[in-house]
Amino acid sequence: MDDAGHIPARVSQVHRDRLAVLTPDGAREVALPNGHPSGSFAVGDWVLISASQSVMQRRLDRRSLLQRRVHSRAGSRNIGEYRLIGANIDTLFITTSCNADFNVARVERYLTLAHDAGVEPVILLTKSDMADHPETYRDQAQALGANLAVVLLDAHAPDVPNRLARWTGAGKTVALSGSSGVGKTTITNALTGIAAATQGVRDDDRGRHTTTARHLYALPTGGWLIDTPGIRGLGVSDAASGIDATFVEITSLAGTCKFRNCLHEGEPGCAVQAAITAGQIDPDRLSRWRKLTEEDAVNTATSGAAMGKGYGISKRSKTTALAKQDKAANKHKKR
Ligand SMILES: Nc1nc2c(ncn2[C@@H]2O[C@H](COP(=O)(O)OP(=O)(O)OP(=O)(O)O)[C@@H](O)[C@H]2O)c(=O)[nH]1
Ligand SMILES: [Zn+2]
Repeated sequence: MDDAGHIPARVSQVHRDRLAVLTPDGAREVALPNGHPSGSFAVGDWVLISASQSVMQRRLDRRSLLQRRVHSRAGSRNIGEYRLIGANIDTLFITTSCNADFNVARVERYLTLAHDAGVEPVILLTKSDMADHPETYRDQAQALGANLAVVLLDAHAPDVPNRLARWTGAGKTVALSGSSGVGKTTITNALTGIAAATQGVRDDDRGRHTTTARHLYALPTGGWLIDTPGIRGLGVSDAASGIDATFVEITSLAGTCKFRNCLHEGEPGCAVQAAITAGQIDPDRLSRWRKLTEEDAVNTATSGAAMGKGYGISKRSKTTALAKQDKAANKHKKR
């Protein structure tokens, strides 16, 4: 296609029939040509728009895509469809606070989501100023990965932009995730320098500001921020590689168990159980790994390959294509 005269723009909000985009000249709204459902676009997508700046021409290839599966029941069938969280993201800020919101199993689900999409996870622990012993939260988070970045924050403190500068530099995109009330809006305000109450935020029944829509902001640093509404019930599906990366101390050992299909449940020669006995692996991590792995297997089976995970980038179709190539190559050899 001839892209001459078209202007790159970044999707800041997805509406039912149009996209809000940011261009070098400022914010615009562009129409979608027929045959482009808005559900196939994610906040953070790069698109080309017409020189008149009123119509979307085409979406550029994605570097990464964060998505989650939402379940609904249709009769006896468990239907899963993918919700796009954001595209072209470098870092996922997993936000939780130093209080009852903190839950390692939930953090592990977010880690799986990030690893599965090839996005670097960073754990932000807010409300450090309200906790008697914030370090205990940091230590529990750090135990989830030696190389994992964990940041203790008072989201109201003036040093927030500096503390997060490593991930918000020019050209970098971060997505902010976490439950409702953990401080996402407060962090967004700190990073953008604007009160987000004016955009993408409304008051809920109790008069609190609640993030209602995904929104992309251009930061004064030259980076980008995607704010996501609180996600409830983050299910995993087709995320085996994300789980492997999240529980690397377990999955890296699995290959050394005596039996290839070892379930690490007490089989002889199990390297994982040996590491637990030696105090090198936390048995709770093994239980949570097992739970996520089982859930992933069930959901992956019910979703089937055709449900369309990876709109735009499909791991599965890539793998299938490679497998087919291999088969073809082997056939060729035999002849
Ligand atoms: N003391 C303290 N209060 C905080 C901190 N972070 C957030 N808060 C307060 O916690 C409440 C919720 O913060 P928000 O930033 O609105 O949370 P949110 O994650 O955007 O919530 P949703 O919009 O519902 O998704 C507000 O009253 C904030 O002022 C923090 O680090 N320390
Ligand atoms: Zn084993």
